[in-house]
Amino acid sequence: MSGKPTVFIDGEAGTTGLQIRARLEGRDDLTLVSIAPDRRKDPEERRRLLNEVDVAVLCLPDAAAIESVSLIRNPAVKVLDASTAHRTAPDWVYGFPELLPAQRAAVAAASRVSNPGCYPTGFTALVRPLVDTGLIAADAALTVNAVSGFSGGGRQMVEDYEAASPVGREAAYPYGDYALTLEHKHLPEMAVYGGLDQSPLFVPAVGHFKCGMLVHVPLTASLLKPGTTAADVHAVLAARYAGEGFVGVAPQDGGDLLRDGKFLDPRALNGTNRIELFVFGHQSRGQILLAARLDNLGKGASGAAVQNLNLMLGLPETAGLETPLPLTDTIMT
Ligand SMILES: NC(=O)C1=CN([C@@H]2O[C@H](COP(=O)(O)OP(=O)(O)OC[C@H]3O[C@@H](n4cnc5c(N)ncnc54)[C@H](OP(=O)(O)O)[C@@H]3O)[C@@H](O)[C@H]2O)C=CC1
Ligand SMILES: CC(=O)N[C@@H](CCC(=O)OP(=O)(O)O)C(=O)O
Repeated sequence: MSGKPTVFIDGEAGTTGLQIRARLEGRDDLTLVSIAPDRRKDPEERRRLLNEVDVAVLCLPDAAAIESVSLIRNPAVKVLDASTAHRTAPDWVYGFPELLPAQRAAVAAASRVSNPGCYPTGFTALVRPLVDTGLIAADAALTVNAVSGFSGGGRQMVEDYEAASPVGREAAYPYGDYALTLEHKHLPEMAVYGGLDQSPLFVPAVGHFKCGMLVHVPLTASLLKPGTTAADVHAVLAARYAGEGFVGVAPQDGGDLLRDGKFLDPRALNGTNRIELFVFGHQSRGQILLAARLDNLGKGASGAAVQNLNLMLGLPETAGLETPLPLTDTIMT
């Protein structure tokens, strides 16, 4: 690579693409290559740009992401795909540098990196260290309950929710569960990178706020190695993520990270690339609740993409991520 590395975001006008752009604009260690707005779906123009940059970042629906990869003929082009299309493909590296001890180096060396899903980021961060240390068995039948801001549904859902006024939005779109067929596109990566033999039972929900996410994994005693306490679980997570700038393990039972000492606010990390992990417990019943908090468009999408891009380009991992994006109403409400 000579000179500044070049980056093209295919899908830069979408929800995830726009935020990656916002995080890269103004950086002087790389050059962003843009497509003319009226040609953004023109395969020939996309082919030209996809083949001339150092890294192509795909922020597209799955089918379009697969098409983009097929358009790339230049073997020097690296690809970072934010879609679900390649997350469990064997020849792609999963872009969660903190998840496993060797993952950061694998991302840095890869030419094909898949950016993790927002819900799986929370789930795997909580569960994988516990499976690796034997506190949860690989064949455990886990449950995940989660809530996302409506930006998780992409441009269409954002437009639907924002057509209602902030006051009317809550009435038009009350909090609601979905994926009630118990199928969801994130199940394969949850199982594979959670280190599990089977998919968890996953019940996601959408709130009437734009960004922010909570992912909950309740653990009854039967799901844990006998005698495991909340303190044991907390110690494993704290040890695994010690020294990680973007992954924080909250004090046991939440400490002052709970609003008013009792509420876990899904929006608290909005605009950042951080994820916080929580362990709550009831000792005599042996019950534990794991929770992860992140910005679904931050560590759940565009923040993680910028972190992976930095690694793929050999740039400082935190570049462009040191300060939160401004908390305008487009991010918070
Ligand atoms: N939103 C989130 O929280 C997260 C999203 N992702 C993933 O990122 C990807 C993008 O999602 P998101 O940003 O939310 O989706 P959006 O719908 O907001 O954006 C997708 C963009 O791709 C454009 N597009 C669609 N088809 C083509 C095509 N054939 N060629 C060029 N551009 C095309 C769309 O244009 P138009 O709108 O005009 O059709 C739109 O601008 C998805 O795969 C999603 O799974 C990943 C993590 C989290
Ligand atoms: C609220 C909502 O609809 N969320 C989306 C997930 C967000 C997303 O697009 O997921 P990826 O991270 O895999 O791209 C969904 O459940 O399908």
